[in-house]
Order: sequence, then structure tokens, then C-alpha cells
Amino acid sequence: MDKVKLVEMGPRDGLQNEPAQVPTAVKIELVQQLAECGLTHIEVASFVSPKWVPQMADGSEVLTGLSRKQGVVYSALTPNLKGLEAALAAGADEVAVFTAASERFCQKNINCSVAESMARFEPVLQLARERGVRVRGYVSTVLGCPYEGDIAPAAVARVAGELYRLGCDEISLGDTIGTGTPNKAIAMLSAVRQEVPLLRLAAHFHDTYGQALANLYAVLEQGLRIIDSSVAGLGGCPYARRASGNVASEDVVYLLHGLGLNTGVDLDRLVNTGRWISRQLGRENGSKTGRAWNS
Ligand SMILES: CC(C)(COP(=O)([O-])OP(=O)([O-])OC[C@H]1O[C@@H](n2cnc3c(N)ncnc32)[C@H](O)[C@@H]1OP(=O)([O-])[O-])[C@@H](O)C(=O)NCCC(=O)NCCSC(=O)C[C@@](C)(O)CC(=O)[O-]
Repeated sequence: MDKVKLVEMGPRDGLQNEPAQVPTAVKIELVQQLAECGLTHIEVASFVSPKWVPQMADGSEVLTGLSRKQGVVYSALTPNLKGLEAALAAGADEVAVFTAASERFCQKNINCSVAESMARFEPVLQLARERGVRVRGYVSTVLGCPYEGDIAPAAVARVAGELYRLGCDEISLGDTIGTGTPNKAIAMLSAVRQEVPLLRLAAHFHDTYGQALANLYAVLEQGLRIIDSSVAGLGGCPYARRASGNVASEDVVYLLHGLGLNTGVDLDRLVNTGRWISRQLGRENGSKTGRAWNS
């Protein structure tokens, strides 16, 4: 059966905007439950400035506190060398750099231009390579920017291509504010795949306008096979009011299994994990499958 790689975002993208500080022990328990569901790639932390993202300040404690499951890749965001060094010291298996297709979003998010971000990433990629650590590259705002509106597919392709040539092993394409629709997603992917091999590309779609599953189906039809998602649809975006989280992992797994695609994920357990973390955070479960599933 054709296989899709799922990259679980809940502990990082999902929790980074939570208004109340989530206890480290809850973060660790979430990651461990996700691993027990069969998820093999889990983004667990960010090594960014705690002034910018206080919720992620305990990244080292989360990584070092895990009882690791064999075969699971525990990854972290590292915007610069300082972040990479801290992530490596805490035992991250994989790291990720992040920039954007739009200048204004890049400035707001990481306080530099897109060109400056690439210059920052060079030494990050070099050190990661020396340590034998895989690096993912994120491009935000690939289907729309809260400040610049529509983004040309060529602009996304340019940034994705640059990250790939810098040495990123995989490029994740972020519809940060969830404004994309299927035809736009296909046009964007068609441009990007001229620069980066299709099987190195991930779809990272937020569900603000309820389009994420439709967009995912469209890019799956084009042959893309890596999907980022967040248990219970956790998350939001600090720079886009009312933006919702990544597409819910439970909904993606339900879709993929229905399409006959293999994920290796136990949906019963994933639904229970989504219900558990929603209770912990005192928020409504953002997964429709999670709400409807009888387990
Ligand atoms: C990138 C920086 C650090 C630049 O921040 P800066 O202020 O330009 O950097 P700086 O080098 O001038 O440093 C300023 C202060 O930050 C500290 N600092 C500097 N680097 C680090 C570090 N790695 N870890 C800890 N501390 C750090 C540094 O030590 C200094 O501390 P001070 O002297 O003022 O006490 C900052 O802008 C930042 O942290 N931004 C947060 C970005 C972020 O986490 N955004 C959310 C994640 S991205 C995302 O969600 C999108 C994605 C990936 O999911 C895809 C999508 O959906 O689109």
C-alpha cells in the first residue's frame, strides 16, 4: 500500500500559541502518547527566543525528559546557531529552519529579511551536516500572507529552491493562515516542484477557512506524500487573528485510510490523545473525526 509520512506538529506548532503556560510534564506526556499512536516524526519544541515565544521556553526540558521510543524522530525548530546548539545539546534528532515567501511575514516572525534568513541558516546547515543531523526547511505564507495578500507561486518556488540548495533535506510548505484553495495549492506545488523534488516536499496546511483537507487531497493527487498535521487541530498564528491550527491529525488519518493510504497510525489511540490534550488545555477538540469517533 502507498505510504504517507505524517509529521506531527501538535507539541510545537500546536502549543506555541497557547495563552496559559502548558506544564512541561503535559508536553512530555503528549509527545509520548503521540509516539504510542504510531507517529514516527514528532516536532516537539522550538529553540527560539523565550521573549518572542514564551510557551516554548522549556524545549530542553521537554526533549531531555522524554522516554524515547525507538524509531521515532524527535525534532525541533532552530532559527539560528544558538538554537541549533541548544537543540543538539538536548538531543534533537532532526532540526528545522524557517523563513517565508513574503518579506513582511518574515520580518514579523524572525526579525529579518528573507535574504538575511538564508545567511543565518548557512552555518546552521553546516553544523547540522557535520553532526549528521537532518534539516527541514519551512516556507511560510505559501498560499497567502496576512500582510501582503496573495503570494505568487514563483515567489514560493524561489524560496523553497534556495532552502533546498542550501542543503535542507525536506521542504515544508506552510499555508500559515489557511487561505488557500485546491487550485491555488496545485499551482503553487507545480511551481515548487520545478525547484525541489516532489518527494522532498511536505504540505503544512492550516485550516482557518476549512480548506485544509481539500487542499491536501489536491496535492496528494499530484503525488505529494509528506503531510504535517496537529492532533486535535491544536494551534493558531500570532500574526493572523482568528487563524486556526494545522489540519487535525485525526482528520488527516481518517482521510488517508479512506483513500487506502498507509500511515502506520492507530486512529483509536490518536482520537483518545486528541481528547486528552483538549481536556488538559480546556479547549474544544478541533478535530471533527475526534469529536465523532466512537472509541
Ligand atoms: C529568530 C529570533 C531569535 C531572532 O531574534 P532577534 O531579536 O532578531 O535576534 P538577536 O540575535 O538580536 O537576539 C535577541 C535576543 O534573543 C536571544 N536569542 C536569539 N536567538 C535565540 C535562540 N535561538 N534561543 C534563545 N534565545 C535566542 C538573544 O540571546 C538575545 O537575547 P537578549 O540578549 O536580548 O537577552 C526571534 O525573532 C525569534 O525567536 N522569533 C520567534 C519565531 C518563532 O518561533 N515563530 C513561530 C514558529 S514559525 C511557525 O510557526 C510557522 C511554521 C514553521 O509552523 C510554518 C507555517 O505554518 O507557516
